[in-house]
Amino acid sequence: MCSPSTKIMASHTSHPRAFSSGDGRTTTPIESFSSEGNDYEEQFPPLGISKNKSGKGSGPSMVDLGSTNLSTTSKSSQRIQEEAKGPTVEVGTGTCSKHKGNGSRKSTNLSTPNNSSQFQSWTSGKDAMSLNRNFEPKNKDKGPRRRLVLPHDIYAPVEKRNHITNFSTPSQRSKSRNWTIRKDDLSLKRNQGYLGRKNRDQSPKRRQELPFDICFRRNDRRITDDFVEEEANGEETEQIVELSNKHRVLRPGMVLLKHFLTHDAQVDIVKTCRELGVEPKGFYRPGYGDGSKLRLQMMCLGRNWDPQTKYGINIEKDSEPPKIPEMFGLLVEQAIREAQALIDSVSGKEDAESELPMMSPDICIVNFYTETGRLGLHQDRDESRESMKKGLPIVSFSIGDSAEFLYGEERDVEKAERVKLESGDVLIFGGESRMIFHGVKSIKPNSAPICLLHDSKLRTGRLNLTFRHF
Ligand SMILES: O=C(O)CCC(=O)C(=O)O
Ligand SMILES: [Fe+2]
Repeated sequence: MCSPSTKIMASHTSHPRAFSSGDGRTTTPIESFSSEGNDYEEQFPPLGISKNKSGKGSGPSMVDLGSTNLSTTSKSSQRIQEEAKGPTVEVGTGTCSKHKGNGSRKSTNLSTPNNSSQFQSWTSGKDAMSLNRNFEPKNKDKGPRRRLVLPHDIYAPVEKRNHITNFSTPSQRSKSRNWTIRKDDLSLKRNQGYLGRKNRDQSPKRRQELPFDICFRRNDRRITDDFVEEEANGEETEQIVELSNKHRVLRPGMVLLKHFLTHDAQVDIVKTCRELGVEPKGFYRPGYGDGSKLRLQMMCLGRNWDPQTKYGINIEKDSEPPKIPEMFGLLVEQAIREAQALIDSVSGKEDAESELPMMSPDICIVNFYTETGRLGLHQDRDESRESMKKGLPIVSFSIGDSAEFLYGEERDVEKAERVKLESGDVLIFGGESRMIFHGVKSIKPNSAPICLLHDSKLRTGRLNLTFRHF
C-alpha cells in the first residue's frame, strides 16, 4: 500500500558554497550574453550573508530580443498573492493506480499505458489525444532497448519503506527479500558495491568514475514517518501550496504547468534516464578547469553540452550522446501547446506563438540533484544566436523532490522571484523570458510523491530535464 505524502517535510536551510568560482569558462559566440564568473557559480551563500554579483559593472544582462523590457519584479510573497488573483487553470489530481491513496499528484487515467490511450496517460493536457496519431505504441518490456538494458535493472526491494510494504518486523522484512541478482549484473554490482565489503573498491576515485545511478539501491533510503517533520516556515509554504495545482503565466513568455506530467510519464522518464544514465555516456559531475564542480549530476541527450566546453567537443565525453527519446519530444511540444493555450486564454487573443514560440528540441540536459544539490543563477545562452533571438523556449521537466527555483532579470539572488517546482511540473521560458536568469536554490528533501518513488525507484533528490533547440 502506498500512503499519500500529505505532510510537508522540514524546510531546509541554505547550504554553504558548494564550489568556488573558476576562470575556465570558454568564450561564447554571443558575448552580449556574458556575465561574470562561472555561469553556474554558487550564488546561495549561508543564511545571513548577502551576496550580490549583479553590481560588478557587467551592465544589463538581459539581451534585447525585440521587446525585452521585462516587468519589474516584486517580492515573492506579494507576487504569490498577485498570482493567486490572476488567471490560472486548474489541473486535475488523481490517485496512484497501483497504490490507492490521496497523495499522488498525477493526473486522471493512470492505468498501464498502451496503444492509443498511452499518450493521454503521460500528460494532463487536454489535447493529448491529438498526439495519439503520431505516437508509436509502446510495449514496456519487449522493446529492443529495454531488452538491452534490462540486465542492468538492479532495482532494490522496497521493504525498507515500511509504510509502503507493511513489513513491520525485521523477520518479515528479511522474508520479503524476493529480489534477485542476475548473473548479467555481476560486473555492474561489483562496481557498485553489491558483493560485500571485501570486494568493494571504495576509493573516491573509483566511485567517481562510475556513472551515477539515479535509482536507489539497498539502504539508500528509508521512507518512513521519521522523515516527516514540522514545516518550519508554515505561512510561506501555505501560500505556495495553495497555488500548487494551477497553471500560471509567471511573466511574458514564462509559463508554469503544474503537475503536467502524469505519474506514468514520470515513472517512464525516470526509468529511461536511469537506463541511459548508468551507461558510460551517462551521468557525471560536470565542472570547470580549476577543478570546481557543479552540485549536480548531468547527462546530455541529443547533443553534448558541458559548462566548461559548452557545445564544443568535450574531451572526456567526445562521442555522440544518446538520442532524445521520441516521447520526450512529444511531451515537450504538448507542453508548449498547453502553455500557448493558457497565454491565449489570459490575453483573449490568439497570438501566443509570438509570445512563446513552438520549439522542437534537439538537446536535452538531464540534471539530477541530491538533497544538497543546487545550481547558481545563470542564463541558458550557449544555444545558437538564431535560437535565442527567436526566443525558442527552454522547457524544463521536474521529477522527484521539489525545488526552490529562482528567476529574475538580474543575476541577483536577492532580487529574484521564487517558485516551487514539484514533481510533474513543467516550466517553460521563451520569448521575452528566454534569457532570464534562473537557478535552483535548494531541494526539499522527501517531498517527492511516494507512489513515484515506489514505482520508479528514484532515489532521494530531483531529476530535471531541460529541453532546448540549438
Ligand atoms: O533544474 C532546473 O530546474 C534548472 C536547470 C537549468 O537551469 C539548466 O540545466 O540549465
Ligand atoms: Fe538553465
